[in-house]
Amino acid sequence: MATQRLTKHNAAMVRLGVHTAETLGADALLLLLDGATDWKKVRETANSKLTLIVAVDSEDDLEGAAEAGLKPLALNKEKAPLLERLQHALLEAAADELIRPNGEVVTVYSGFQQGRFDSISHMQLDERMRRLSVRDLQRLDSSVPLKTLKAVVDLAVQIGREGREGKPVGAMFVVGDTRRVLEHAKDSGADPFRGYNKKHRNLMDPRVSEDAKEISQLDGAFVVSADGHIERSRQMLEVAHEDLQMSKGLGARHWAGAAITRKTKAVSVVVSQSTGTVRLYQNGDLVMRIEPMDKAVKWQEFNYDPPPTGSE
Ligand SMILES: Nc1ncnc2c1ncn2[C@@H]1O[C@H](COP(=O)(O)OP(=O)(O)OP(=O)(O)O)[C@@H](O)[C@H]1O
Repeated sequence: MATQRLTKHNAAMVRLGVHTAETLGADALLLLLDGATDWKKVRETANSKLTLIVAVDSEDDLEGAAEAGLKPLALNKEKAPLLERLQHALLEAAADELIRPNGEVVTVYSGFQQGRFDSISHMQLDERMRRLSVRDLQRLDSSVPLKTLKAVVDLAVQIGREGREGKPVGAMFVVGDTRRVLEHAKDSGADPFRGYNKKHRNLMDPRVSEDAKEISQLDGAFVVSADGHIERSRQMLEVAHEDLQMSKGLGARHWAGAAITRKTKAVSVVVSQSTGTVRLYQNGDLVMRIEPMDKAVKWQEFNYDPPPTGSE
């Protein structure tokens, strides 16, 4: 388990962060840490009514944080560059409604040296940012558990935002009512997930979702069970869709994604390759649309190079 000590220096940076957030009227203070720490001591050090969000890479490192009155966030982004971790933390915080989509947040983090807070940023989230909230998903009233839907939508949003190897990538996930969905599906090529143990097909596992991102470059849809397992990948759906109302400009992937939800009780989550937009369909209708997130947070003013290491 990784740790980050709450040294005198780190504690002073936390207090500075609190002071900055209170002075500027920010929604919350976000601490981006490199591991677990003494969560109770963090709360005492901050000594403030502010919402205190603590973000680390692994769920295990967050033990005791909620009990200490902090808002824990697991990023599952080990080894990702700092900016990506920061951005992800903000998006997750907005998704959990800890900060408003157009809110302000002060972040304290280690920009230069692991384990040592050295940077404080005051960030304003763009009002165009519209992150899926759990309430949005609850409105869908689907037989698919919320936890699964959230995992699939998170993955879809990441695919739409990140693409693969510098290129935009599209994808489709058909979630729930697997048996009936498979009646309308055919392999479009060798399925890399076929034959894998169930444990290695669970989309809640970050390693599995990384594999899914790779496979999304190939043709076809993922068929996902209601409990979040990839049952098949690379599936071409064969469904008639004459009576569907669709926006102009959407092609075969979106048509098929919508049509399968008319024939079955599944929810489909479709990422457009051309725009990165994620659409959710249910009963043949578009029920939710999520724009790519990276347009939402402004990072342009935030580019910097760390100082050179060495003694010169
Ligand atoms: N019936 C289908 N079942 C599963 N996947 C499909 C189906 N039809 C198309 N696709 C996938 O969608 C890809 C893109 O198709 P197309 O460009 O027509 O879709 P689109 O809806 O315009 O989506 P995008 O915005 O991503 O381009 C195909 O290469 C294929 O991988």
